[in-house]
Amino acid sequence: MPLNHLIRDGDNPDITEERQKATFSTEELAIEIYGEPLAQRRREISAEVLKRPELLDDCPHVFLDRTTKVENSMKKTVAVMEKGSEICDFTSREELGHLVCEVFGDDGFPLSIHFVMFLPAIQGQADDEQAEQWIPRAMRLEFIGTYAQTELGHGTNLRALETTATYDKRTQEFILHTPTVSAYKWWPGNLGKTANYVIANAQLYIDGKSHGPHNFLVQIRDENTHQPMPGITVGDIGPKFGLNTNDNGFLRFDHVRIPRRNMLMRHSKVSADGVYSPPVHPKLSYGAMIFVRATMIRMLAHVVLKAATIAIRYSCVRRQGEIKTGNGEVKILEYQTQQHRLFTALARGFAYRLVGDEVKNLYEKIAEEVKHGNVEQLADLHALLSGMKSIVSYDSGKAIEQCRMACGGHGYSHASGIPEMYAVEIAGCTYEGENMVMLQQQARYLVKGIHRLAHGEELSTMLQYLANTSNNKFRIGESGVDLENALILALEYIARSTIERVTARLDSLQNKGLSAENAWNENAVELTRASRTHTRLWIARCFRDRVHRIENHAIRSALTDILELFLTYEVVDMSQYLYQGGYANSDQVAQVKDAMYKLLEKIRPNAVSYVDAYEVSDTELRSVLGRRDGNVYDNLLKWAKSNPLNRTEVLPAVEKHLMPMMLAAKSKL
Ligand SMILES: CCCCCCCCCC/C=C\CCCCCCCCCC(=O)SCCNC(=O)CCNC(=O)[C@H](O)C(C)(C)COP(=O)(O)OP(=O)(O)OC[C@H]1O[C@@H](n2cnc3c(N)ncnc32)[C@H](O)[C@@H]1OP(=O)(O)O
Ligand SMILES: Cc1cc2nc3c(=O)[nH]c(=O)nc-3n(C[C@H](O)[C@H](O)[C@H](O)COP(=O)(O)OP(=O)(O)OC[C@H]3O[C@@H](n4cnc5c(N)ncnc54)[C@H](O)[C@@H]3O)c2cc1C
Repeated sequence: MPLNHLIRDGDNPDITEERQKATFSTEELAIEIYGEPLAQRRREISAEVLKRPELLDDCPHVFLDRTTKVENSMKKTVAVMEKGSEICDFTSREELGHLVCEVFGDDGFPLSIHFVMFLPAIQGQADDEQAEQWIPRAMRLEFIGTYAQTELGHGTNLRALETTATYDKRTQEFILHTPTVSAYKWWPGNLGKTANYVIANAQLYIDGKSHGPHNFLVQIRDENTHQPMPGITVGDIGPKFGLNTNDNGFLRFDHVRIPRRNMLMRHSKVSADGVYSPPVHPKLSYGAMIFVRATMIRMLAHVVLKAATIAIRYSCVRRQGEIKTGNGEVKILEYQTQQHRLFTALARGFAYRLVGDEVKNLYEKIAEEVKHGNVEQLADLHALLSGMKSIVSYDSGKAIEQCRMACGGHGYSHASGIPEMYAVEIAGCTYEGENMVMLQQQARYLVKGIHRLAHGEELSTMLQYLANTSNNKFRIGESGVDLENALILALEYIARSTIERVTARLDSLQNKGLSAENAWNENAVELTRASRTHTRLWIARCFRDRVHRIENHAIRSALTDILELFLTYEVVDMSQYLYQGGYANSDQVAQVKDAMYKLLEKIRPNAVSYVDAYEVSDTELRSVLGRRDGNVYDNLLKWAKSNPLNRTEVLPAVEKHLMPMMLAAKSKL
């Protein structure tokens, strides 16, 4: 009885052979990842989608122009909303999220910002009466909302946003206004053509005094005609690197009046007579960003695991070159370089996915406390998420790009599905806070940690390793120290020494008279490095703890291989830091590399089963190379033939332009 539940007739024998080698049950690993009963529900949802043509694409969407893509996604949205409750439980974010992934892939769900930012912003920042007024209507989709914060001139520096919301005591209204071109709202997803309401982030003015950015609910399109409301100019910002089914938009307010109660008032309030009550924490109006930063980790991991699924399956059906002359062409996955590229991507995907669950749980716990006015842990959460969104978006992007290159020429084709995945994923380096900026947000917290330690103050759990100065020698290979522990301690050393070094430099420059701001900017690159090392340590520890909690022995053992590969790769990648301060020597680093290469060999027989267990359906994958059945070549040919350019043998454009040129050239002979 094969352990891999995906073995079926008609599959490419090269991929069936892979599935027969599995040392664990893919079904049990799927349950470990998704939990019961979600693992089963996901399969049922995938099977139901296949039975409903209105939820499926008529042709690969990369062949479509932008207007048709947008129309298709809107049509499918209606089908999901009308029939989706027959397929999945709409109250389950996981089930609905899975249905959305099946139907839309990565590129464009017209309600994504409605669900991912608009609703969470109301849930976290509206008072009870406002929530009662807005949430049921938004959930029923009587209107569609988005989150309009970024402006043409400013996205990062929120304190400099120019849109104003001026309170008029006489009418008890706010007047929303866009004073300059650079104050146009720019980028919000689904703003261009879809949304009728926005949560607009604007500088609050009362009696000429500014109180900083606050959030306001503003209607921008009529609920019946969808025409822009008076005073509103709105449109789509044009094609982008990716996410082209999404209508990211621009928006201008021309003295638009909204009722006083349209300011979100759970945390900050303005009374009818214009008295302002500040929030318990000045950054509570940034809550929707915190939510997305927490949620996006799993979304980004999902894209890495999809790319790894494609590249690993393809590498088992693609044969090219011989390892031993005369023994025949091998599957390209036999090459160590291929394994190194792909299994490290796989390991990052699993690490980020499982750690993403922990981040989500931590977020939910702290968000609940914040909702009740307890902001004690907000700084810890903000620092952690700032680092996590940066590391996971960037390192996932690198992993996806490796998966694409590992597919050779076919990886560059949209038939692989990977170019679009990369384009969507890599946007995560920019949205929700540009990575360099967010790494520096976390660095502030780390530097403060070193200062607190110097003053004998208590450190948060996340930073306690900074006090472990006795960890000053690499313990790999020592008796009583297993590989995992030695590697985690090495990562602790890397993070601690990097943070200590940059803090010492900052302090010394300031002691020499440099201003704090200038000293900071002179160390900004090193500060981002410190932040990276800290976050990579946090991920490693959290991944290890998650794997250690697994009760099923075979699954724990399978994920231990992935964990150890992840740890060895991280240590090798940052090994230059180990030499500083004499923590390790080159022989010890070579030992880590050897361990890593052994792990590649160990993982090799299970490679297809790991990605099978992540269970992304062919519908969602939208990849000819990554097909579950491994029948790649016939389907590549079919895919190319279905390309609209091949509808006619001779293109009208060739007849019109090239043929006359060639005929004219001949007539000159
Ligand atoms: C039923 C539901 C079904 C759902 C199904 C849905 C399925 C969906 C599938 C969808 C598929 C695909 C979707 C694709 C999704 C794409 C989503 C894209 C969304 C993108 C949205 C956006 O980008 S919104 C805009 C985001 N903008 C930013 O992030 C701006 C970045 N800038 C900032 O955050 C800040 O300005 C700053 C942090 C950089 C600086 O702020 P500021 O100048 O105000 O502060 P200081 O630097 O002076 O810091 C002062 C102190 O404040 C601390 N601080 C800062 N921010 C915070 C915070 N947020 N929380 C807590 N504390 C904070 C800072 O640390 C300083 O502290 P001290 O050092 O102690 O002084
Ligand atoms: C796909 C996508 C979807 C988006 N969706 C939304 C949305 O729904 N709603 C919304 O409101 N916004 C949205 N945005 C906007 C997004 O949040 C911003 O683009 C992002 O926050 C970066 O801000 P910026 O564009 O102003 O970049 P800039 O701040 O101009 O960054 C440019 C460069 O300057 C550097 N830089 C800037 N400030 C500093 C600093 N203090 N220190 C060091 N370096 C600095 C950056 O590191 C970067 O290298 C979206 C963007 C994208 C790409």
